[in-house]
Amino acid sequence: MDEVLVVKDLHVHFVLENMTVKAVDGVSFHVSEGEALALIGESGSGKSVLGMTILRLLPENVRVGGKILFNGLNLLELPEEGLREIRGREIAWVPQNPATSLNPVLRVGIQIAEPMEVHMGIDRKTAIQRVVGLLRYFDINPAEKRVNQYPHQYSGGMRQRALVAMGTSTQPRLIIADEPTKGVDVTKKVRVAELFRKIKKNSKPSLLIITHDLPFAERLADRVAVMYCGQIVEVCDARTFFEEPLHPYSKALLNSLPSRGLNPIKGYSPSMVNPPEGCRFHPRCDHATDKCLKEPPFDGEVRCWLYA
Ligand SMILES: Nc1ncnc2c1ncn2[C@@H]1O[C@H](COP(=O)(O)OP(=O)(O)OP(=O)(O)O)[C@@H](O)[C@H]1O
Ligand code: NI
Repeated sequence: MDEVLVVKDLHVHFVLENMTVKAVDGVSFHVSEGEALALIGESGSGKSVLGMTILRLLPENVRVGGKILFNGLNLLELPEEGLREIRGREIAWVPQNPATSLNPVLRVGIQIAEPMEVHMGIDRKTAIQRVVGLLRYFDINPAEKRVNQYPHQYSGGMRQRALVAMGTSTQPRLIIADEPTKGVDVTKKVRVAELFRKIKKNSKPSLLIITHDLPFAERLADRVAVMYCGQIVEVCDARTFFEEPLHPYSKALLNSLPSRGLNPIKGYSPSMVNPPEGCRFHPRCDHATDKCLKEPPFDGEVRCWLYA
């Protein structure tokens, strides 16, 4: 299968006055055509920063190293103008927070229509007609009425779906969604997953889904990449991950699920300024040996000395 997105040895460091936050520290992975990859891991592990780096949505004080190839094109070397073309048209970003990502004083229909007008050269009237179809597709009904309403007239779930509609209206080849189930109540989460499955089935984009919602990842993902302290510690197909993950951190993450006993992971998330020596997970790992304390494990499918 063709690899739509290839990330190679990516480093994203925030340089602050007296310290450097190594938010992403040597990450490599790929997403194939039509595939959904879930990027999971605890809060603060660097998932959003990784996603934002792909679209260069980061502040000035950032240092980025490595490569991000989109259909072979290194996005990190692309001039801003070229990137603007790709952003919104070929790569969509579905942001984390519907409350702040929709403009409260603009009708939702116009906001969803805009990327189609800007990137596809479609006129306003035609775009709005398409939006009505999209609203129906995303179950925002009655669509003819909803298209003229403002965000505050939508329920939370509808706003969430409107954001997905906005991000995907131009039929992008890659969709990066940051925590699409955040703040969505349990019953509606299933619906968000169904929505993404529908998009996946119909327009076959590649999906990079950033989430710490493991049941959501299980419903949607073909493969899973587990992030810990700025690094990917395990990449495998979704079924393997949910049935027999290898990395001790992956196992601990699964065991912390309510459906699997709600066992919290012992200890704390490590510092990204001074990460632990050796394996970054060793202070919390029951299997840590002397070697794990001193030498970082290789960056392979499983970043762990148990499987070296
Ligand atoms: N602009 C910034 N300047 C300095 N540090 C930052 C900046 N943005 C993010 N960070 C740091 O980068 C680290 C990774 O943050 P990130 O938001 O990617 O985590 P995450 O895995 O997405 O967490 P969550 O699941 O809570 O969204 C955090 O330690 C955060 O404090
Ligand atoms: Ni995040």
